[in-house]
Amino acid sequence: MNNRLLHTPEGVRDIYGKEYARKLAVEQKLQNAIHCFGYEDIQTPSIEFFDVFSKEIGTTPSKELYKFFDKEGNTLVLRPDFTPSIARCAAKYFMEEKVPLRFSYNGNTFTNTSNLQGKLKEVTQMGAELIGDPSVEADAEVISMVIEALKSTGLTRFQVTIGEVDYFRGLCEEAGLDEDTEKELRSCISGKNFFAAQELLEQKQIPEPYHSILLKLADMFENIESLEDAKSLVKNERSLQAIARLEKLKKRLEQYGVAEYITFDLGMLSKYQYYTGVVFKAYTYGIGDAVVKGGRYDNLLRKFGKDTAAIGFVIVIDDLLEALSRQKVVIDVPASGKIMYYRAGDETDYLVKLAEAAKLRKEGIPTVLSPEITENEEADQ
Ligand SMILES: N[C@@H](Cc1c[nH]c[nH+]1)C(=O)O
Repeated sequence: MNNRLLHTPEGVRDIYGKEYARKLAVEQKLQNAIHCFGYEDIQTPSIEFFDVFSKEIGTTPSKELYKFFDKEGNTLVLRPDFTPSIARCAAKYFMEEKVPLRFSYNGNTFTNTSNLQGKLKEVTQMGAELIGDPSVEADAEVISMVIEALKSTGLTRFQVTIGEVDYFRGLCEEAGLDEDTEKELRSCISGKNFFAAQELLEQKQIPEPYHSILLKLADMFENIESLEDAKSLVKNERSLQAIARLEKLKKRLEQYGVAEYITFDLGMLSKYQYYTGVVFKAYTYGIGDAVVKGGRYDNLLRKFGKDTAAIGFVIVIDDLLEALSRQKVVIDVPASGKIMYYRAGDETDYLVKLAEAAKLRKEGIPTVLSPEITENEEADQ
């Protein structure tokens, strides 16, 4: 038999039974937590025009997109990232809306990464976007929502690390880095690739103190975590304003009562270029990657014709489930239903059992109606 008939391609997988039940239960908890903040569900298609994820948007690189053509010759892609889709949708249907929009969503994203990375190519993400509110209070709302959502799943040991991309940008300007070097350095720092950053800074002959400060941003063990330290290292207005924003945010998060979950890392940058301010990631034990990623993207909606600020996040459900299972966090799943057996060929018995099954189902009790396996075996487990 053709092997491909039973197997899935690399990077995608089937989920069934208890594992799928756990996934649904966790999604439900997360969604309830997000709904508690008044976010409204929205669904966008899995397929979009290529332009929604083009280079100018600043999301997943083109070589990692699943691209194909429709019959009209349009180039389409499977969405790699929800944020541009939500931005497009908000611009299309809420162009004139002045009141902030709060959307939440759940679905799969697709990235055509190399097999060597061992990552899933199709992942389930649940996220939320707050569009039209540039304030620090909006940042605090979104970050505390992440914390409440994670707590609602039973996760206790996690940290949300917060950075500010303008700190890095201001520092690069102050150090006189050209745009290409800044981009290259950003990719070294976002991957915490210390040695590549070191090589680049040496090659470009970046003078002190910038050489050391920029290198420190790429250092996994010596991150710039204290806002005081971060402030003392720079002179430029852009970086100083970034720190001032984080100081205000810290205060707001304390007022939300979630300060214990927060740390800062000024070297935290994202590979996505649409971020303009506060960025954050949540980490927990049992999984190397961040289980939540998010940030402020105040210029993205303008590309779709609606000039408004926004901030949001996604929870990577598959990674969160992995972490929950490694941490042995118990997730209650609905009990399996009853089985109502009937004697095959016995019309009267069949009708009796059918009526009983219908009654139980009406009461909301999941019930399987099945022919008896052996003569004497009639159980209603
Ligand atoms: N879409 C981003 C997360 C995000 C949502 N909103 C803002 N940022 C990601 O996949 O990493």
